[in-house]
Amino acid sequence: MKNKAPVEKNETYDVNIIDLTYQGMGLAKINDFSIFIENTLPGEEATIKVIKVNKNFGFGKLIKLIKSSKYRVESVDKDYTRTGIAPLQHLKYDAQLQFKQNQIQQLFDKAKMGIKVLPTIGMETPNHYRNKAQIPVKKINGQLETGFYRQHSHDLVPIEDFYIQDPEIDKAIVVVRDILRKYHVSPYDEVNHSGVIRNIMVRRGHYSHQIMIGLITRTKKLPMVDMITKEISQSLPEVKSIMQNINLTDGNALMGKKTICLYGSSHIEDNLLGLKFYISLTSFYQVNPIQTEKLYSLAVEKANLDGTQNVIDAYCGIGTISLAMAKKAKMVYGVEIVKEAIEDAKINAQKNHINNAKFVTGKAEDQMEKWQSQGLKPDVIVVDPPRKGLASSFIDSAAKFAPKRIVYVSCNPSTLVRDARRLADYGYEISEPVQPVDQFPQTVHIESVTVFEKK
Ligand SMILES: C[S@@+](CC[C@H](N)C(=O)[O-])C[C@H]1O[C@@H](n2cnc3c(N)ncnc32)[C@H](O)[C@@H]1O
Repeated sequence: MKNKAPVEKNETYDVNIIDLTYQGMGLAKINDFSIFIENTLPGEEATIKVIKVNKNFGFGKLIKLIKSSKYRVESVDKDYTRTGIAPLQHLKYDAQLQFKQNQIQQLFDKAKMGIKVLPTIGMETPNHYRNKAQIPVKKINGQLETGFYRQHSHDLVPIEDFYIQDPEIDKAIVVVRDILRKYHVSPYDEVNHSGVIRNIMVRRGHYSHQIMIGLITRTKKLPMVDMITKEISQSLPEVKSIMQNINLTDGNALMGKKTICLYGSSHIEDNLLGLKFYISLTSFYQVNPIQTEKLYSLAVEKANLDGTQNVIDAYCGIGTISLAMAKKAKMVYGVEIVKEAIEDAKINAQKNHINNAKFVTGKAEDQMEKWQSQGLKPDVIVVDPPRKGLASSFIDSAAKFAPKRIVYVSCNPSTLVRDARRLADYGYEISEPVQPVDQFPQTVHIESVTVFEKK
């Protein structure tokens, strides 16, 4: 017989919050039934209203705090951003760092792997850090608006200060928004698949201050394109590049396949760890430049290079980690799935006069087999995969190479732990404590560096 949930929609309860989930929601139990509530913290007592009931758990909405946590930030004036781009904004920064360390520790403990996780390396000023914005555009009250989508929805909340982005990026978005309004460019309507402009992307070099504007359109043509690009470049002197990406699809994919340069160069430049990087619109580039330098320095240190080793940098993007390692390696081999990123990586090697790095476009899991058949013998493999982690075929090939070390830069602790277990099957053990680095303050995202050695 189907068990009935002990709560019903629209009921109110006074509850104790006992935990904070990896998604940043407070957890309360009512007769052993889990209820997840946004904007609540462990140790708090709250009056909540049940808003959704599933078979095994439900969701509640905070009505009133009866007792507040000492870790709650009371004086945040932009509470609305918490519902979209800064979901941990109500938690003190020190507690955010602890939360991230605990998340990884708990996952390793659950897997009974006996691994220690170190305190998270944080930022001195944990806001206004993002060097890139991808801003949805929508018509609201007859007007083109820019803002953020409220969590788990496509409700656009208009906003000008995004709190976690470089303030110069925020200013650029407002300028571009006003120019698009002036020339009556219609915002994309996802229901009818009509309108022109879907998203505005802005990237700004942390050191170079060069700005790239990306206009993502549903249509091949952007009306009044010459007037628009002229006005953007005149209003924003830091703009070195205006790109149009055409996304004809009616799905949620952010970018389409075709990108056109409308103004200036098709790249901007920035620096990391004293190296120059060329960055194109569609290439991955870490969003928190201050923390990225700490992260990459750590990855280089953990690779333990003395100039005699061959290194594979899988999932290499525009070659940032590869080139940082090349200074201390015999040879670095990078592989990446995005063709434009590999083109950037090759230019980046030249720009930095680095001759001991080779880059190839492809799936990391496929390229590993090709390198094997070519007789490559890596001493160290560095991996920095997307959130889904390593393909199991990648792990099989990596183990066949039998490198001394694998340095794993992870943006998702769940897949890190899964992959650590698979690597353990091949005799790779985590040889030192896992080091989290906070790349994404005010959010629940967690980055870390882990070293595996062959026993
Ligand atoms: C987290 S990013 C890391 C990039 C780079 N290491 C950096 O820090 O800038 C992951 C990269 O993996 C690439 N990627 C995703 N799936 C891949 C695959 N199967 N094979 C190779 N690269 C892949 C993405 O395009 C992205 O550039």
